Amino acid sequence: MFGSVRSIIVTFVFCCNMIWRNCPKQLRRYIEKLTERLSGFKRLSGFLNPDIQVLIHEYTGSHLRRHEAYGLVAAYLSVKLPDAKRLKAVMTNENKVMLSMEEYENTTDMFNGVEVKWISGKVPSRASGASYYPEPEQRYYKLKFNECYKKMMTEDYLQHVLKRGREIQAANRQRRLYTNGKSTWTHIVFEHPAKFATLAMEPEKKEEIVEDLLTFIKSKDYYARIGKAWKRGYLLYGPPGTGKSTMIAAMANFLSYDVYDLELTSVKDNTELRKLLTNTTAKSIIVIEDIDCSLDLTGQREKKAEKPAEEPGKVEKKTTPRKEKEESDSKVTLSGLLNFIDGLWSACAGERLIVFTTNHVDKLDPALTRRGRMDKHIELSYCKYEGFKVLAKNYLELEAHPLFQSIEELIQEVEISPADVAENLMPKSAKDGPEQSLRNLICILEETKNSKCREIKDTEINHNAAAI
Ligand SMILES: Nc1ncnc2c1ncn2[C@@H]1O[C@H](COP(=O)(O)OP(=O)(O)OP(=O)(O)O)[C@@H](O)[C@H]1O
Ligand SMILES: [Mg+2]
Repeated sequence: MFGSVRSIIVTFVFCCNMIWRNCPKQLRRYIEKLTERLSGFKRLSGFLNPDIQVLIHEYTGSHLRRHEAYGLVAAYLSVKLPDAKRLKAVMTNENKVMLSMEEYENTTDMFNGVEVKWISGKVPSRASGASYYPEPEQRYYKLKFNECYKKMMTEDYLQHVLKRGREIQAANRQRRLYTNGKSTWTHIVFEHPAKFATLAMEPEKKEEIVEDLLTFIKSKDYYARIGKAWKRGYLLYGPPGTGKSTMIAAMANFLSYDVYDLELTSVKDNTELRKLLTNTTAKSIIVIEDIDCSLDLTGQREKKAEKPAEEPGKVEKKTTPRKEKEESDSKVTLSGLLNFIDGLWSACAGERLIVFTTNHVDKLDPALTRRGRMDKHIELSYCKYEGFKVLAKNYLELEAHPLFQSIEELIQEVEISPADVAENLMPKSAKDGPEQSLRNLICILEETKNSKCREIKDTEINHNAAAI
């Protein structure tokens, strides 16, 4: 008799389950909502619709590679811990604190009106059959949801978690400055304070660049649709000390990208160049500074004697040590570099910027500067009044001063780089106030103007003498 009662119950449950599975989704949701109100019925609903569990382990495979999804889930949950009582806190970049759940703690999340549960857990360390070393303990996150939402949760919700987790991770992550050593990258923490707001240049030009960057980062689908790799090339050119390197730092800070400072003179050949470039991560800026000086990319080394003599009267910065570098054995060629930028890079997922800088744009090979290769050419030029005002605000916290007028008149007549303006605005002694700094600048501007006048007069005299 007991056996027949049991088989009736089993048949009943089986039939209920079949009916439940085959009834329309809308009706199921309606019943679900109803069941939430009636907690007793909820149990029955749970009985009919068992929970599904998805485990996301910290490591994958036999080589114990860290599973990216685990980190992304941790980042996602760090801002979704309404129910968890036992939390762990770790320091991230910029003194932020990231929270996570302690082991065997749980929390809930809502997606499209459906509640899911996240539980953190740990598989203890255990002896491994094949290996001498025991398998280390393995943490995991367990996602639990009702079976009827399986499709929505495994497809839409998990995608949403990974995407949001990646965004949170990017915001918390310390950015890195990579430099190339012996065919590999080494990195340090990138903490340059440059911002677009503190960059001295015409406001319209600055806005245009910011707009361009914003359009680029939002254009993933567009690039995919037109079949182009998601990358953008910038060529920054202008005299020394006009802010090319500072702008790269401002770009990296604005986009929260890593910076790869590629020193071409230390790259042995095209193969090594490819290896280095394929080893860059998404969301990065690859920088090749002073491309005209570091290498003659047509295959022959640039001769120092070919460098144009500095124009007298110009306030120019001394050449950087990079430009004074001894010749190296590098066999990187222009075609090697361009082939990579145009071709292979398409295979590397994620967005990348490549930035070239030069002091002499006219000396570059046309193959490098033609439109379509370097998408945007940005000229950084001598400091004008608008630029001076930005620097005065940064360095002296001054937005207006009676001496500004003289500076406005003088700065129109001379060629002075923002670096030199900035240098003169810095207080020279502890007693110097902002006014003294402005006077220092006026002095330099007048000196530069006078030497330029003398120079023009001398050339006129020489010209007249030659004519006579
Ligand atoms: N446009 C600018 N706005 C704000 N600061 C600037 C600007 N240009 C230069 N500076 C200041 O001058 C210093 C040198 O500038 P930077 O190294 O960016 O010049 P550069 O154009 O890269 O020069 P080079 O051609 O010699 O590499 C920076 O540290 C910064 O403080
Ligand atoms: Mg520079």
